[in-house]
Amino acid sequence: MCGIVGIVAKSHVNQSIYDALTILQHRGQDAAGIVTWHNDKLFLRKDNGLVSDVFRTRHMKRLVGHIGIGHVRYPTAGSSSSAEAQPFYVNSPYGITLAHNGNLTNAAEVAEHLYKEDLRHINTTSDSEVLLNVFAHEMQKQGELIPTPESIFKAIARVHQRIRGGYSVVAMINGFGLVAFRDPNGIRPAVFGVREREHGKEYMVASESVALDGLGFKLVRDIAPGECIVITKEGEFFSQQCAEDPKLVPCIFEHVYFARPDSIMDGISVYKARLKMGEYLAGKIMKERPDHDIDVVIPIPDTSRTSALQLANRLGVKYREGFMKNRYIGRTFIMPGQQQRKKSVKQKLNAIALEFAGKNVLLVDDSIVRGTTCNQIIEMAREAGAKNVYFASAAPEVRYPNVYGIDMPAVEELIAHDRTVAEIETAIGADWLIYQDLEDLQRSCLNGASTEVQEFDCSVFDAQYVTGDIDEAYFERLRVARSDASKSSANSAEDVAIDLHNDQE
Ligand SMILES: O=P(O)(O)OC[C@H]1O[C@H](OP(=O)(O)OP(=O)(O)O)[C@H](O)[C@@H]1O
Ligand SMILES: NC(=O)CC[C@H](N)C(=O)O
Ligand SMILES: [Mg+2]
Repeated sequence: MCGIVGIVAKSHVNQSIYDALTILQHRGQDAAGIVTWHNDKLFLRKDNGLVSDVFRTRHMKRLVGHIGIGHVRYPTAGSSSSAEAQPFYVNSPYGITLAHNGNLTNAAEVAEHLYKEDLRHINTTSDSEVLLNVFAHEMQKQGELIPTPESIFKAIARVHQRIRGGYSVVAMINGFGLVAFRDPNGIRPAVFGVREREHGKEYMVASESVALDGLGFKLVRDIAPGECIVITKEGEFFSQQCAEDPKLVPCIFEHVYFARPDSIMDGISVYKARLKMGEYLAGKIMKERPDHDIDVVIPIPDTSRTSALQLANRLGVKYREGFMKNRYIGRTFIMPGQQQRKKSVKQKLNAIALEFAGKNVLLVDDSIVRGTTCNQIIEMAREAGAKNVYFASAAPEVRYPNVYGIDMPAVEELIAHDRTVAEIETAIGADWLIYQDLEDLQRSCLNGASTEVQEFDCSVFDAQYVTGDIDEAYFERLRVARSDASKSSANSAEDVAIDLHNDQE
């Protein structure tokens, strides 16, 4: 679930893009990159690591220009090699760079077509490089020496026809300006905003509105599904619907886990949605366990805090921060390997024994995916002296792979796969376990929000894949390519992919 940003300003954008990427760091911890444009030249710096590690002062000084794009990466395709860090660059036509959040479901077929029909070579295993080359090829076909908004819209209409999956994209065309677009189902998020400056209006596109807030940009609106927006380097704004049959079906997992609570997505406040998740979950507990003996509600930091607090309020039970989080350890779920994820839970969270000793505790998490967190946390709660450990998940059972930009590729890795709730309860070692109902999760997000959303992509819960192209054969390919076991061998690809056009010093 990468983070993307693009800015067209009246002064140098390097620091603003850096700041925006640090705000979006929760969306990707593996790699980061920025490209800027100045005087007919592009300046790129990208590498593996957190934003604060990738950009040193010397890089920042070289990233000159009033327009640029940036990316933080959480790999969902290809390898974790630095050669697959984004933005990607292609020199023809014009010189285009691109940053992508999401995952293409037909990347393999499109890559083959690009090679055989369009005579384009893809050098990495990243689906984002495929996406960039489709865009570049379709721009080339417009045959204009200087691109225009019209030629870009036509090219994006072709991009929508050729690729499938989830994608929010920001691209920069050398000498022209910024282009941003969202997939025809609006699965992945993207917003834009403006900031008034002495010399005129400045524009920013980002994955989440929280990045706009942090930089003093005012949220204008979400990019619509299938829509493309173009901002020239002079600051002229154009937009057009480029998809044939657009429909808004955003990913519900953004509200469960990915997005920051202070973001507004498609008109929905993530914070309010999470509060509601806590309320609905409390309702279910009161219905199913009216005689519960919960002494204290304890969240599993960070993401579940908001819903756990409201759940405790509704139950009328004490809310306590029983786990302290080491603020220097990142999010464990988005780490690339199971070994690392497992090790990080204990490094990251520590129990305060007095909140557990002799008590019946209800632990609340936003979701249970592989079960890495809850398994260890329940053990820690028992070691800290809890009498009974109950567990509540603010999201329903995650039973199916995600194919649109969340790295949940192999069903065997999901703890709820092929298990009943009672079996999961035993597998994680809880005294009882309760999950949110899917209808209640959807209601939590829609409740009272002024939004055009009528349905969500809930595929990890219900196996309904909105792009209509997902079958058993696709799952099998995904499993072979992306399961934890295959990923460790794929990463040896680091040695073979050429890291093109990168300021590595
Ligand atoms: O069942 P699992 O495979 O462990 O995945 C689910 C857990 O991972 C996430 O936490 P994470 O540490 O990534 O981030 P957070 O600090 O934002 O909660 C999520 O909030 C759950 O706690
Ligand atoms: N999480 C994402 O959005 C990933 C983008 C892209 N598929 C990559 O792996 O780099
Ligand atoms: Mg968590």
